[in-house]
Amino acid sequence: MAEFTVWFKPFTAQNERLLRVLDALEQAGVELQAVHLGDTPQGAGIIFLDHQAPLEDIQETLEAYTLYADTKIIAVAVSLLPTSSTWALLRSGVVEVFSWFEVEKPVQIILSRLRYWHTLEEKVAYLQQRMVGSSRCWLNTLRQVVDMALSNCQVLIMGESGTGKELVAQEIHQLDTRPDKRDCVVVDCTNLIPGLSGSELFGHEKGAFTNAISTRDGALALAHEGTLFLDELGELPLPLQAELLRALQEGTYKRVGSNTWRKASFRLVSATNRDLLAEVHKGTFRQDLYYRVSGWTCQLPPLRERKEDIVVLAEHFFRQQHHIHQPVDRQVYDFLLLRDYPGNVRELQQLINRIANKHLGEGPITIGDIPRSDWPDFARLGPTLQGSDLEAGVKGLLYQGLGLKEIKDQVTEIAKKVAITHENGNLKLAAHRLGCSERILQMHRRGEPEAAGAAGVEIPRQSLFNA
Ligand SMILES: Nc1ncnc2c1ncn2[C@@H]1O[C@H](COP(=O)(O)OP(=O)(O)OP(=O)(O)O)[C@@H](O)[C@H]1O
Repeated sequence: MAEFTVWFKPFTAQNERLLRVLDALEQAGVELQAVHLGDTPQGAGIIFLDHQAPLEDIQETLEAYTLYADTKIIAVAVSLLPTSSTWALLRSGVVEVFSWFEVEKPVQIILSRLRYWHTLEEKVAYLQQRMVGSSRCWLNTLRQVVDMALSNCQVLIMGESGTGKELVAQEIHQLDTRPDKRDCVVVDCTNLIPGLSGSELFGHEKGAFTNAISTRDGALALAHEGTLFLDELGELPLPLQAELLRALQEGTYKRVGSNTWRKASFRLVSATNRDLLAEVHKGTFRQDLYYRVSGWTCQLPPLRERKEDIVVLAEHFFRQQHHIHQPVDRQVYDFLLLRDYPGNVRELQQLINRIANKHLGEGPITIGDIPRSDWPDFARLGPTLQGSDLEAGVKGLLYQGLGLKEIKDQVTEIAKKVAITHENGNLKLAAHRLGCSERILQMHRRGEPEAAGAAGVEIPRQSLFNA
C-alpha cells in the first residue's frame, strides 16, 4: 500500500532514465497520478524535466498549478539543469529543485519532503480551529507559523495591533517539539518600569534597590527551557537592549545586584507593531539585536487584506464566546463586511461582543441587534453631502463637459461594478442589492452598457426576494 499519492507531470519525452526514476519512486511507496491537460492538480506533486525542457511553457503551466494555496511542487531534473533554470522554477512557485543523478538517495529526499508537508498540513488544520480564517493569505501565514514552530529559530512576529501576534506566539510555543519544554513567559515591554526594568527581565537580589525585600527571579529564569515572549519589543529601552543581546549571545546574565553569571536557555519569540528596521535606521533600536531576534520574521496580514475571513471569524466569536448558534441575517454580514477595522481582529471581536450582548434570546441575529453607537455614519455616507467624494467626482465629470445622461451612465456603471465585486461575482445577489434585473448586470459584464440602458427595466426588490 502506497504511503503517499502525489500527482506528476513530465516535461520531458518518455525515456529510459525517466522510467527508472518513476519506478524507483513507486517501489518506495509513492503512488504517482498523471495530470491530464486542463487539470489543476492540488496538494503535493512532482514535475520531471531535463535541461532541454521548454522553460517558458513550464512556467505558464506552473502558474495554473499554483492556484491552490496548498499546492507544493518538487521539480526533479533527470539531467543537470543550469542555475538560471533552477531560479526560474523557484520563482514560479516550485518548492524544491534537484537533479536526480546529482544527489545521494533522491528517493529519501522526496519522501522526507512529502512527510514534512503531510505533517505541515495536519498542523495547519489543527491551528485553523484556534486561529480562525481560511483565506489564502491566512492559510499561508499559518503554514509559516508551523514552519517557524518546528524550526528552532528566534522568531519576530510583525503586524498591526489586533492582528493576532500574541496568539501566534502562544501557538508557536504549543507546537514547539522540544522534549520537556517548559512554560511560555510573556513580557510586555511597554510595561517595563524605567529603572526597575532590568529586574523584570533578569531578576534581582535582596536589597539591590529600595523595596527589593527578597530575591526574585526574572522572566529569563522563568522562561528557562521554555519560551520567552517579548511583546512590543520596539519599546525595549536601549540599555536593556544591550543586556538582552548579551544574554542571547552568551546564554548568560546577572540578576540586578548580583555578580554571579547565570545560565539562560530559552527560545525567544518577539512581536512588534513598529517598523523595527526603520527604528534601527533612526538609532532607537540596536541593529545587532535586530538581527539576533529576527532569525525568522513573519508579517501578519491586517484584516482589510483578508476580508473573506470576516464572516468565519464573526461566526467563530458568536459561537465560541457567546454560545450563539442561531443564524445571522445577511444584512448583519453586509454591515460587518462594509465596515473598516483599524483595530483588526480584536476590533471585530469586540463588535461581535456588543452585538451578542444586545441580542435577546431566540431568533436570528438581525440588524436590529447592532448597537446604535456602531451604526454607520449615514450623514458621511449620504451622497448629498457637500464635499463628498461622489460630489467631487461628479464635479470632475461636469468640468469635462459631460451632460446629465453621461454622468448618470458613468455612476450607474460604477455602482454595478462595486455591487458585483462586493457579492464576489454573484450576479443574482448583486442585482438584488441594486434593485435591477440580473440581465442588466450580465450585459455590464459583457461590456454592453448602452444595451443595458435600453433594457434596464427596474424591477421591484420584493419580486427578486421571491425569485
Ligand atoms: N485568527 C484569529 N482567530 C481567532 N481569534 C483571533 C484571531 N486573531 C486574533 N484573534 C483574537 O483577537 C484578539 C487580539 O489578538 P492578539 O492579542 O493576539 O493581537 P496582537 O496583534 O498581539 O495585538 P496587540 O499588538 O494590540 O498586542 C485576541 O482576543 C485573539 O484571541
